[in-house]
Amino acid sequence: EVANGGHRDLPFLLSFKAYNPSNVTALETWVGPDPCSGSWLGVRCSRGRVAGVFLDDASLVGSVAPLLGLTQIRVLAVRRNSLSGPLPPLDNSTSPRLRHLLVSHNNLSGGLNLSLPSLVTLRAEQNGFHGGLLALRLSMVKRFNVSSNELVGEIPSSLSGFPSSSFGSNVDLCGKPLPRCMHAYNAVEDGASNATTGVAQSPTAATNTASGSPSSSSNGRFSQLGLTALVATGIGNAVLIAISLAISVAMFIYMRRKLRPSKDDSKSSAALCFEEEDKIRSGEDKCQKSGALVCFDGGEELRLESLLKASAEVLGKGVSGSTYKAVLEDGIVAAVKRLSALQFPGRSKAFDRHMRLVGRLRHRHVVSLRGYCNSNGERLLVYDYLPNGSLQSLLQGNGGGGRTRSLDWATKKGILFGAAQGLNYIHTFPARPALVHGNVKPSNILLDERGAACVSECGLMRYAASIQQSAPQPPELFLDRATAAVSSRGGWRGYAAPELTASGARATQESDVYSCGMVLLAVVTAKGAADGGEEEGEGEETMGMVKIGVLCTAEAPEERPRMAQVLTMMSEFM
Ligand SMILES: Nc1ncnc2c1ncn2[C@@H]1O[C@H](COP(=O)(O)OP(=O)(O)OP(=O)(O)O)[C@@H](O)[C@H]1O
Repeated sequence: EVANGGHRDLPFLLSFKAYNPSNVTALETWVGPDPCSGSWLGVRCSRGRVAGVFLDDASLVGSVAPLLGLTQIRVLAVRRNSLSGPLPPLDNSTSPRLRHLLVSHNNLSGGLNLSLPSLVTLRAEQNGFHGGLLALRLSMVKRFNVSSNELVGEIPSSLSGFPSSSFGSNVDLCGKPLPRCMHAYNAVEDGASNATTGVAQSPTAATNTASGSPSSSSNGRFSQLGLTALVATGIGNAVLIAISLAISVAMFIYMRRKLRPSKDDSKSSAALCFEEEDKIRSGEDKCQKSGALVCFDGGEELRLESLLKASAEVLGKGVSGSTYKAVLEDGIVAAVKRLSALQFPGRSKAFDRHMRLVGRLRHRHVVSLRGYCNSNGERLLVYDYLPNGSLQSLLQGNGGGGRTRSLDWATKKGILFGAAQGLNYIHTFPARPALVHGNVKPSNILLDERGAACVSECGLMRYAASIQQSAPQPPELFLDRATAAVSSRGGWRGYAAPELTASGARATQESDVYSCGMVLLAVVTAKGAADGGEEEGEGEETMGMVKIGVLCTAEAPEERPRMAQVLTMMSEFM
């Protein structure tokens, strides 16, 4: 961590500090040559490098850019400050490890030019960002909010699965989930914003233009409404800043007392995630003894105490435990599975090893495990919360999240192909022994913000005391074409492979393929939106898919295809 006689991260931190007046309480502690000494408030380190800066509500001013020069940073949380200036363009070369960028409620401006495929959280609301969203490349982002900025143009389809509250109160954003773009035009390039062409106007702006309103500027960029909103936001911000400054001062006096590190004061729990990760890597296993939350990539901001304090809503109970939707501080939402003590008694090193392996799985079609806790008989697994329900709820006719989603043929294929890709990723993940899911069924196939299917709960059942594989489901799921295939092969067995009924039998990749085949048959033959009128080519494709399902559900495990082959066969219909 030391280069040319100094800590490598020191210049960036000091340059950030230099923007601020000397009386900013948090930064008063930023003295000495080693930011990882433990005495720098808000700085978290991993392996001797700065991995997180947590300075929410710290009365900060100046540019945030120096902090984004920290090449090993994973979490930057500087919400509710008075930072200004633009965010520098970020990509994998500048910020390879950045997972959470939380800069909301500041005075930041300029364009959003972020190409970070591994970013999990972007909270940029309540700033002055302008330009379009087309320079955002965030393929893995799970938490996203750019509301209350000055953004314009069309919302890219990659982000259209987020709710309208993620985009609201901007100058001129349009397209799903906001109202449709009415009129395409070429935005005038804004040097600071990197705005791109091909953006469009909202219905409001289009009306102004059509009526020849004097407020409609020649390039159509800002509607009068937008300008009024800007002025109002400016005044509002000034009042808010004054109030928040007063509150921040009071809070910081309190926080300093509470958080100032001392020799006997164990470090703030926010630090746990980084520390625990270091211990895991170095082979120590102290996390069990300390009862801490073990955090994985993208879960760095999780804290056990906020998890325990979170408001929780039961999502459902299965044989392995109960799953809750937990709303943490700052509105972060997670799905927390509390494993049944009956089914998962005692501590098991093998279970811990497995969880750490599962914590490394990162794929568009696999639900990410962000952390877990295994202490004092309590086992909590923290997953990304997927708001659109499960395949099970779709098959039962409700779309999850209070929404209805039609099961047309394209949707069915998309879900099956996505789930198959997720399962193939699990099967081919470099691990010894190779990973097995062990409980592929519709309630373990969830739908993310964008409606993509994601496989959940990899390998959990293997560690359960006495759970029989998936309980049988109502046979009416299997209709018409597949009924014959299923019943002629020995009757209904739910989603589990026949060989698993033998006592002591263990799930294998072959039994996963069987379950995948059963899911495929269930989906293909489920009643859908297109019933009563098939789409072109659907009949042929349906038969093709049924054939794949029948191959996967071969009685003898060795006759079943590998997941990679299933994918190749399916891709013919995609
Ligand atoms: N990450 C998640 N995001 C949103 N909903 C979830 C998540 N994980 C599980 N759920 C939902 O919570 C409910 C309960 O899930 P849980 O996994 O506890 O039980 P199950 O899948 O029905 O049974 P099992 O114990 O066999 O896994 C299901 O409806 C599931 O769709």
